[in-house]
Formats: sequence, C-alpha cells, structure tokens
Amino acid sequence: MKYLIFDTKKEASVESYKILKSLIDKNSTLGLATGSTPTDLYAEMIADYKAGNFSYKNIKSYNLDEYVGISYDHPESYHKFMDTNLFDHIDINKENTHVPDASAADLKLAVKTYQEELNNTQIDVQILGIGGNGHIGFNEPGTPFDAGVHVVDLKEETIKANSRFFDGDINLVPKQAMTMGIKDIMRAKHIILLAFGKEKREAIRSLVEGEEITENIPCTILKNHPSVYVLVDKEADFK
Ligand SMILES: N[C@@H]1[C@@H](O)[C@H](O)[C@@H](COP(=O)(O)O)O[C@@H]1O
Repeated sequence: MKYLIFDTKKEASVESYKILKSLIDKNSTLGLATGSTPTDLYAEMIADYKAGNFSYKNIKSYNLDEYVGISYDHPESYHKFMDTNLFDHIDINKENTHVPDASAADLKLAVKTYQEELNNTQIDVQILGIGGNGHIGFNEPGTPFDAGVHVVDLKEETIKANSRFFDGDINLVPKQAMTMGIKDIMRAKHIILLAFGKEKREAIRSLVEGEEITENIPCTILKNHPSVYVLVDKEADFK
C-alpha cells in the first residue's frame, strides 16, 4: 500500500489524477465513487479532457452505489451526481456508464443484473472515498467480506453524516442503498482511496497503521489488496 499525505484536498486530487492516468489507457474500465471526496479528482479529469489530453470515448465506468428511494433527478442521487460532476463534461458514452439501478421496480432483479455486469467485467482502477466508520461504497461495518452487490440498511451514523447533503435533515436522507460488495471492490486491479478531513482520521489509521483486518471496519480488507494508493490531506492523516 502506498500512503501519501498532502497539505490540501486539491493537491492530493491532482496527484491522484496523475496516478490514475499512469494506470489506465483509452480502453480502460473505471470504478467510480460519489460524495464530496472525489470532486476535485473529477475536476482534474475534466480539465485534462478539455485540454485535449485524454478521451473517454472508449472508457467504461461502474459506480459503487446509489440510494434507494430517491429519483435519479434528485440533485443528491448518485446518477445526478455523476452527470453533474463528471459525465456531462467529458466525451464518455453514457451507454458505457453504469450506476446501480436502485430505483428499479424489481430491486432484486436490479441487484442480480448489476452483479452479472460486474462479474463480466474487469475494473482497472477503482476510486474510493471512505466513511468515518470505515465503510467503502455503502458496505457498512459488519458486512461480510465475501458480499457481492446488495441492498443495505444504512447505519445511523452514515445517515447523520450524509444529512449534510440533505439540508442537514436526517429525515430526508434515504435509509437504504444498493452497493457493490467488498468482493466486487477487491476484484479491481488497482484502488485509489482518497480521504479528507478529520472525520476520516480513525478510519485511515485502521487502514494504514492498524494490524487487524475486521468486518467491523470494512476498509481494513484493503490491506489484502495488491495495489492500493491511499491519498489524504493532513487532517485525515493520523500521525
Ligand atoms: N456511499 C458514500 C461513499 O461511497 C463515500 O465514500 C463516503 C464518504 O462521503 P464523502 O466523500 O462525502 O465524505 O460516504 C458515502 O456514504
């Protein structure tokens, strides 16, 4: 695991884009994340595309997760997030982008379909943020490491943490989500995990410094992955 510390989110994001670019080519498959963490990385991707240095024409993408129970037009849905923060600004073919279909009438079928799609692909680089409780994607503490795509009841602390996107009102935060499983994340060839702010410090400590690999802190499984880059700002650094 490579652990890199930067003064700011911006500097870490610039470096994360350099790493990403060194790991992919124009035909790669990306695993993408949402939340406040990857926004500056996406801004770097957009800027480099606009400068004519990279094309997404043949790139495929698979997103980690999506809320259950809000429409894809909702500004905080992960479908909308991806359009607003990345897809609408690059030349990716929307048909090559995949975000879990968590509003499907038949959610069971949607889970099965996404699992099949993931099983039939190889993600080259998976971008990850991290929850304060160590969740990756929406794999909350206690999720079995061998879980695949599933629907999850969000933990109280996650609903609280994510209420910042819903006018600070926990009643507006969806209570469930559909997420890739830990097993799916671990299949990626390379992983770039970003973490900013002191709320992430303990999770980063468990990942980088702690010895224990435990389902109670989902991110600790990444210790077993052969190619992980962890980039943090100084607030998320535990030293
Ligand atoms: N499901 C997402 C995760 O994929 C994300 O990594 C994490 C951190 O969010 P943020 O980047 O906004 O701090 O929590 C959310 O609940």
